[in-house]
Amino acid sequence: MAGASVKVAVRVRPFNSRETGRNAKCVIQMQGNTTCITNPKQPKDAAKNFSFDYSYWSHTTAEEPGFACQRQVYKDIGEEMLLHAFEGYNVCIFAYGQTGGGKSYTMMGRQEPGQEGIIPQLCEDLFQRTGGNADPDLNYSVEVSYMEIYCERVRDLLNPKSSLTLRVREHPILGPYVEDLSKLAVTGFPDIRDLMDAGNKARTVAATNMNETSSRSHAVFTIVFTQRRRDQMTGLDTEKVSKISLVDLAGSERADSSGAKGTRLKEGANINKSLTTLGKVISALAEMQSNKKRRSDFIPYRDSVLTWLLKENLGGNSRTAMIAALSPADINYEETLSTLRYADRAKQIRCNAIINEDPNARLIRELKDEVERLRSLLFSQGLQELLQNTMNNSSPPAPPSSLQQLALTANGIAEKDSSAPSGAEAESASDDSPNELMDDDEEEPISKEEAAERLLETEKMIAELNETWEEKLRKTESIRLERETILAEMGVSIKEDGGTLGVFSPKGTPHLVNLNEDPLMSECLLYYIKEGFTRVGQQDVDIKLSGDFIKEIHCVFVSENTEQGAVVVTLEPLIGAETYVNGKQIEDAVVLKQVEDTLNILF
Ligand SMILES: Nc1ncnc2c1ncn2[C@@H]1O[C@H](COP(=O)(O)OP(=O)(O)OP(=O)(O)O)[C@@H](O)[C@H]1O
Repeated sequence: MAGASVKVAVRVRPFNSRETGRNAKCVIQMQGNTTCITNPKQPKDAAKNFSFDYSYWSHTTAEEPGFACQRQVYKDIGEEMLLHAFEGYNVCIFAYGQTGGGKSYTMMGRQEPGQEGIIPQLCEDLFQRTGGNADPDLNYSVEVSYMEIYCERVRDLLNPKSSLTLRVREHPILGPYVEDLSKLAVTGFPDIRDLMDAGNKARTVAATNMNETSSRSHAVFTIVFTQRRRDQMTGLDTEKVSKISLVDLAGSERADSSGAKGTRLKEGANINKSLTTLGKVISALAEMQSNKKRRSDFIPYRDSVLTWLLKENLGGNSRTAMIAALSPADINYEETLSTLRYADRAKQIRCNAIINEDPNARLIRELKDEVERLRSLLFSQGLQELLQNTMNNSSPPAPPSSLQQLALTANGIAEKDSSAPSGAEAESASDDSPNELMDDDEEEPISKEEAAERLLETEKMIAELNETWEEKLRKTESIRLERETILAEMGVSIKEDGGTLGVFSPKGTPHLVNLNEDPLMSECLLYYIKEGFTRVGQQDVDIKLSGDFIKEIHCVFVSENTEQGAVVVTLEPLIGAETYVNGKQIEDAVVLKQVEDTLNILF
């Protein structure tokens, strides 16, 4: 299936209670695959029409004719992509749209029956299909990673030990990748569901620690699905490997429309760096289709971490679908129109997907060649003493300190650029170095530090590729145990009620956590807090427990109330509005701190 277009769907959600409360008008209509938007300020003007592969009407209730439920969206898009994965193609589904548009609902959904999003449904379907395998010569394996890109930095959501930012690098053979991102082996749907939950919780905890909401980060859930077939005649294995990338993008609203100031504006700019670049990449790819002369090296993939990592999924070796999540409300008209235009451009992108047959065998071969090449490069420069301990490249490397030292120097150079995705650019940055080595196969000379670093990196990759399934499972289990220990040490537990994630501290440190994913759209900001007296505004409030040792504090408007033991602290919405605490207007960015301080007084 060469040159297939990106599948594009749009989906409109129901009004949220705030919109209902404000008598919002619906500006979206759908007929068949066509989506139509009316300008609420000029209702007499002709409505704008857009046609997509799918236009999903999820604005009303399931009983209404034409309503698109979670299952329907999965059946049309998720299942098709899963079948492509079985064929051996890389696949990608990404959700785009403004905060509160319904991206997470579409991708992850809720845990109630019938409310699960594409990701859990696809995972369940994957294991249902592989579970039915009766062919003794056919073997499936599934590995999962889950990362978050926040302000151009990558965080591993499955490995609690790697709290630091991971480096985005480029390998000459593998292309862009995230160094040390854990890839965990899973054997059934419950395993993958647990990892999904753990990752979502890590996302909430991390966002919380930064007084942030996860709507500001991009979440990338990746499944590496391998099908191995043994040929009885020859005793040889053949493999098909598919990478399934499921991406929940950060809210697409522009910084100015969210009224962000100060730190938040800066963060917004960084988040938007990935989104803006995604927009530029999509536009450039669309233009490349209409103007065949344009060269693909013109596409600015390298300008952001997101586009660099999703390079293959955007116009490369992948079957890709995009779902644009739309708000129905008149107040969001401008954002919704811009989302529709974005989606409209994405329709023009074509991807040249190929079946990934035996990529691992080929990769190992190519990586071993690369190791040989780098070794002879270093050898030719009289650096053989560095290489003495790295002769066996099929086992994890035990490098001599001098080689590691040299590599670390290169690392240090690259580290400065670690937030920039352009690993190759970073690697060629030391062209003038007196240490540079001339490499016959390379256009650019590389320094001995870089050669040493690349050698270690390549050997690590070979070791990973050679890991047995049992070794992978052991590693996964030890990371799971670490995850549990670390969470327990932090005193953070997770409460799930009807799919809402909560974080609370059983150890008793004052703990206030913003759990709300959607500061722009929803009714309130939700906090959890311990039992006891607290001062809210001018008033001491006794928080009583009802069986549990946490209570919810809803921050809604500027006044104070007590409702059956729960406290309603009153604040204007955090973003895009003036905020008052104790009658004093304060900047958005310090609101949480102020509230926290106020509430901490008696804890
Ligand atoms: N199709 C739908 N049906 C019912 N509820 C929906 C639908 N889409 C979204 N919602 C609800 O609307 C709210 C906002 O949706 P969601 O959190 O998915 O938005 P989002 O685009 O992911 O926002 P963010 O950028 O903050 O992640 C949630 O409460 C969600 O459950």
